[in-house]
Amino acid sequence: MKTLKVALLGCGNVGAQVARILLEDASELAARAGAKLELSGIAVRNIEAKRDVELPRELFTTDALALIADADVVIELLGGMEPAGELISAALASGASVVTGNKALLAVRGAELGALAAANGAQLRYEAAVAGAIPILRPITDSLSGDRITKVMGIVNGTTNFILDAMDTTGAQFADVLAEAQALGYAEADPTADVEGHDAAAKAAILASLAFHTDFDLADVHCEGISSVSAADVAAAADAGMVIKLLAIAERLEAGIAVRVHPTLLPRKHPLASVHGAYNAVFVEAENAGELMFYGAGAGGAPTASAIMGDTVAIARRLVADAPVIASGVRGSQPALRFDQIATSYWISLRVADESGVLSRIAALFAEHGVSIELLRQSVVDSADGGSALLRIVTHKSTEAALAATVAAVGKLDVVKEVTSVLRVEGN
Ligand SMILES: NC(=O)C1=CN([C@@H]2O[C@H](COP(=O)(O)OP(=O)(O)OC[C@H]3O[C@@H](n4cnc5c(N)ncnc54)[C@H](O)[C@@H]3O)[C@@H](O)[C@H]2O)C=CC1
Ligand SMILES: N[C@@H](CC=O)C(=O)O
Ligand code: NA
Repeated sequence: MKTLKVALLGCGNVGAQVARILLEDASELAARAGAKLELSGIAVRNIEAKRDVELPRELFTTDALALIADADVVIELLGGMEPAGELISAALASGASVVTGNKALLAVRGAELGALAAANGAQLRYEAAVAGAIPILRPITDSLSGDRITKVMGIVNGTTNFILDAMDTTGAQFADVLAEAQALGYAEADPTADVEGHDAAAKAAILASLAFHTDFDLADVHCEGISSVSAADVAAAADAGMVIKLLAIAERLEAGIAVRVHPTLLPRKHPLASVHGAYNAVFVEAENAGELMFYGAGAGGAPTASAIMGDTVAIARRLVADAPVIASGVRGSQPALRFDQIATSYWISLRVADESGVLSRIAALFAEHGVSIELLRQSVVDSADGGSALLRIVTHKSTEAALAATVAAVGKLDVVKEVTSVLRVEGN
């Protein structure tokens, strides 16, 4: 199997997670990519700095250019305009492919770097740059390439959503919440980029460029941040059944494409209103597909690293002739569980005789089968039926096998008139 040398530039929140995944999941990644992805080195400013992940010291170097010269794939996670721009250019010019999450750079120099990649037969991929872990750029460029997109609208900045959400739900102060977002690794090195909307504007420019097949840059985006949103605004919105979200909107109007970022009032019933914390969500409207919504973690080290790794594997697949066409593995490489091995939580409704001792007999049968009860409620007494009680039981997680045996045993009790329903519960 071919080996591809992967050079990592930067070992901060995202870079450290990318290094961890490359080392921990090496064999799985090789199987998916059709090539070994060898982490050839990590360019940092200070080799001795303390990092989130323990990594072999010999991987670190301060010579980014030397690392790039020897690489097939370069992952840029330094952030900022320079030296990121210069290093990405050097990589592409040498024919190496590049993965980056650097929306600030791409929103200004994306077209130029894309052209440089094309001229050198290199790939430039940047799924992580917009909405972190959420696959949004590839759906727009690949899955929807046979449709005509009319509007893209979303929450694309985790830090500001985290702040606005905390102000809305807990009445927290702006400054305290910002510090928390920084500590959690969501904020940019200079959080002004988040708070003033510049980060969302960069993402809006990238989204608009891909959705509307035209190069838009930061200067084309009207941008207002959330620094002027007060606690009183948030409270007044809540009073009116609304919530304030920082939205990035790119839409096709009769005269052209409008791209904007600003705090926006949304009715609470709108799906974007229920996007909490650092989560992101992007609505896409296309002429034939209609409305689509993409939701997930928009920021954070590991989620963003997921998108970086997806792009790295995609690059590798195109670089090696014998790459697997489909990402799935060999049948049998993972056990396929039988249904009775699955554990879930259940909701069981029973019609029982309304007499003393019934509940304890039923509860004892559940205990005997190792199915633990989370909630037991006697909801209605039906006197027309010779005195029936309707019982609703919600269980903790147990296996299908244990549940089936429990329900069968309970159904045989003389005091149980009917097992009226057994439903499985998710998301509780
Ligand atoms: N953190 C997140 O949630 C997300 C980040 N991104 C993007 O990913 C990139 C990296 O973000 P983070 O890891 O959060 O930033 P970070 O600030 O945690 O890490 C960047 C690292 O690069 C190092 N660095 C900067 N200049 C350098 C140089 N010249 N030579 C060597 N090392 C240098 C810094 O010391 C730092 O350790 C940025 O472009 C950011 O916009 C994208 C999506 C989400
Ligand atoms: N600072 C950004 C990180 C991801 O792009 C954010 O808060 O969304
Ligand atoms: Na993404």
